[in-house]
Formats: sequence, structure tokens, C-alpha cells
Amino acid sequence: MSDLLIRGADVLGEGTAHVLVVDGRIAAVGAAAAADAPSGVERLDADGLTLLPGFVDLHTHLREPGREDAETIASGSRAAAVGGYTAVLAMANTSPVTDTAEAAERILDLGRAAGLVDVVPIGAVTKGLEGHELAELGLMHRSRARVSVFSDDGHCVADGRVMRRALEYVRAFGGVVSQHSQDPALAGPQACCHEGELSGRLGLPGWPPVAEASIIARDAMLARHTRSRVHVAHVSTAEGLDVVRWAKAQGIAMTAEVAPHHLALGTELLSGYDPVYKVNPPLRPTEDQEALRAGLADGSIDAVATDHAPHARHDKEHAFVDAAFGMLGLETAFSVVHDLMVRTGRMSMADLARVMSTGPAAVAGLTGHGRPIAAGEPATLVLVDPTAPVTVDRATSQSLSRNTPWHGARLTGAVHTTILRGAVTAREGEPTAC
Ligand SMILES: NC(=O)N[C@@H](CC(=O)O)C(=O)O
Ligand SMILES: [Zn+2]
Ligand SMILES: [Zn+2]
Repeated sequence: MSDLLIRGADVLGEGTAHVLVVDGRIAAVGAAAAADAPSGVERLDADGLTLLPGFVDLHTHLREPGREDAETIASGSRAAAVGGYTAVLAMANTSPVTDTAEAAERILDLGRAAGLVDVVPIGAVTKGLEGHELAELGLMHRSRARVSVFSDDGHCVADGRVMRRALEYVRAFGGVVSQHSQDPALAGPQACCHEGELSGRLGLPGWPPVAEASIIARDAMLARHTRSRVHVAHVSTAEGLDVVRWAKAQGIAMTAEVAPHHLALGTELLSGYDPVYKVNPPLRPTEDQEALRAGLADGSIDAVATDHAPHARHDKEHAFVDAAFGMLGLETAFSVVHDLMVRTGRMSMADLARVMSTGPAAVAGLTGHGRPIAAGEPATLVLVDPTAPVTVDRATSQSLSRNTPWHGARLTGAVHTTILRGAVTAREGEPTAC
């Protein structure tokens, strides 16, 4: 690891400043940084760039083990680094499922071997994601992987008794359950788009928003009852967000994330039956997107999480009803959120750092990420260019999959350089070899 002098970046809270990085930590910020810099230190000219704490993704599907044709921990790490991420939480719906301490440690080790981003395993709530029997929550937490976030994502923990027990269990060690909030009884096995006027017209079975809001409401009551902590994965509806706001107002320990695609993309995209727009929960109408944008800006939503869900071509390129659910997200999240929320004046860069770094780091309990840019802190950072035009090209993606809904999109704001504990992990769209 070489030392680094970042020159003339717009540093959150500091204005234009130099930042000196020594031995993986920030040694100095401001005029002193340049004065203290040892001669021969690598210099990074950051004129016009903004320096933020590295991004943290609470919701990444890496597909290893089991579907290494769609993504591996190494390829997903490359996509994450290019996207400005320094930590990603790896969802448990792999094959086999991450429901044991050994499985969680294996993911941790593969992440370390890839070496570009901290890969933090999420543990399953129930064995095999089947919704019945609790997985080894305590053993996963006490393992080297220190699992603190648990989720059956892809499935809702629908049984209230199981959810209650999981919340009681994780409370003992300060863990959190991240819920895929969707009552299967209200949705039906064939559902594949938002239930509304368009689903009727397209002849596709739909999910009603109440399937989301009713589980969020139940989980809020369970979190209150158990005095435990629940996190709402990919909130997608105004109704669901209303319940999150209510729960927070009651002092219930509920947090929530939103995916970039639910902020920016609407149901109308489904009219061509292109499966690239098929995702769970589904794209929603304009009113929901507007509500989610407002909730992100006003702090009701704690984090942007990508729900990066790579799928091989032969799983995605089917008739709409048969195709797999999910979209890529790691490489485009910053540009989408910046273009939609910051360029338009709805949020500041400080707000963006809150929802993409400090907020998600707090939800996951990651102490080495989302830190202030100050002397003594780990140099886990991202430099972004707020004015750079971006045209998304799926052919240049680091992911092994190609299912991005943003192909061809023109956005303003690009990730420039990602730094993990002083090591540059990506530069202008290319991961660094390590
Ligand atoms: N988001 C998706 O549409 N799919 C996810 C599962 C999930 O997040 O529920 C996947 O694993 O592919
Ligand atoms: Zn989900
Ligand atoms: Zn997911």
C-alpha cells in the first residue's frame, strides 16, 4: 500500500482541501496535508472532484456459491469497487444458502481473497430460506464472519412466530433482521408486476402494495414487542413508506432502504414485456416513485441499497412471466442517485453521503465505513465527479451478467476513484489488479 496525497478535492464539511493518506489512514486534512506530505508520495489531482466516505451496499446478490456463471464474489467485488463501494453485504440466497457459520466464513474469505471491497456476509434467518426453522444465528454471529444482519431475502419471513423468535434472538447481540416485506398470501405465486391498471391491461398477475405495507406494519409491532431491530429491504410503495414513518415516530427501531430502480423507473416500462424490467418487488407507478424520493430526501429512508441481482442470459431472456426477477445495480447506483436527487436539487452531496455511506454503515453496524473525513480515520473513501456525463453501456460492466435496466441511459455524475484503507481499488471505471 502506497501513501497518497489527494490534492484539492471538495471535501465534505471542509471545502476545497488536500487529504494525506499514510498507512491506510487519513493523516491530515487541509493545508497541513500538503505540508506534511513526504516527498515522492503518490499525488492524485482531485480538482473538481468531491471526496466522500466510501459507499456501503446493504443489499448485494453475489451468486457464489452456486451460480458462478451469473456472478462470483470476485466479479461482484470488481463491480462494487467501480461503483464507489468499499463494503457490500452479500445476501444469503446462494446455493447452498448462507445459513451456517462455515458458509458465512467462506464468503468472508472469498471476499478477502478478491481484496477490492469488504464483503460482509448476511446470514439466512431460516434454514434453507424455507421460513420454518431458525438458522444458526448465534453461531454465525460468533464466527469469524461476525454476522449481524440476517435475511431470507427473495422470500418474506411470513410466519409471525418465526419472525418474532428471530428478532428476540438477534436482539441479544445487537443484530438486525432485513425483511423482504411481501405477504405471499396477498401476492400469489405467479405475481410478476405491480397490481394496478397496467397489470390488468398487460394480463400479468400483480402484487398489491398492501402485501408490502401489511408485513412492514406487522414487523414494526414485532420489533416494538421484542425491543429488537428490523430493517425493511427495498421499500417500493408509498403505503409501505407511510408505515416506516409511523414506526419511526413511535420510536420503534425500524430502518429502511430503497433501490435506485424504485426511485427512478416506473411501471410503464413494462409495456414492451422486456424482462430486464422484471424485478421483485416490482417497478411501481409515478406516485410511489415520488413518495420514495421525498422519503429519501427527508431522512425517512435510511439508505440506498442496490439489490444488485445478476442473472445469466438464459435465465433472463424468456417470456416475461418465466424470466428471473432482478437487475444489476452496483455500477450505476451513484450516477442514478446523483442525477435524480442531487443534480435536481432535491438532496445535497452531504445527503447523498448519508444515504449511500453513513446511513447503511450504521444499519449494518460497520465501524470502519461511513466515517468522517478527518485525521485518524481509515482512508476508506470515494472520489466522485459531479459534472461528468455518463452513458451506461452494459458491455463494459464488470459483472458477469448483463441485465442492467440502465443500458443507454445518459446520466450526470460519475465515480472517479475508490479507496479502501488507503489502497486504490478502482479508477475511472477500471478495478485495480490486486
Ligand atoms: N430483487 C430481485 O428481483 N431478485 C432477487 C431477490 C430479491 O431481492 O428479492 C434475486 O436474488 O434475484
Ligand atoms: Zn428481496
Ligand atoms: Zn434482493
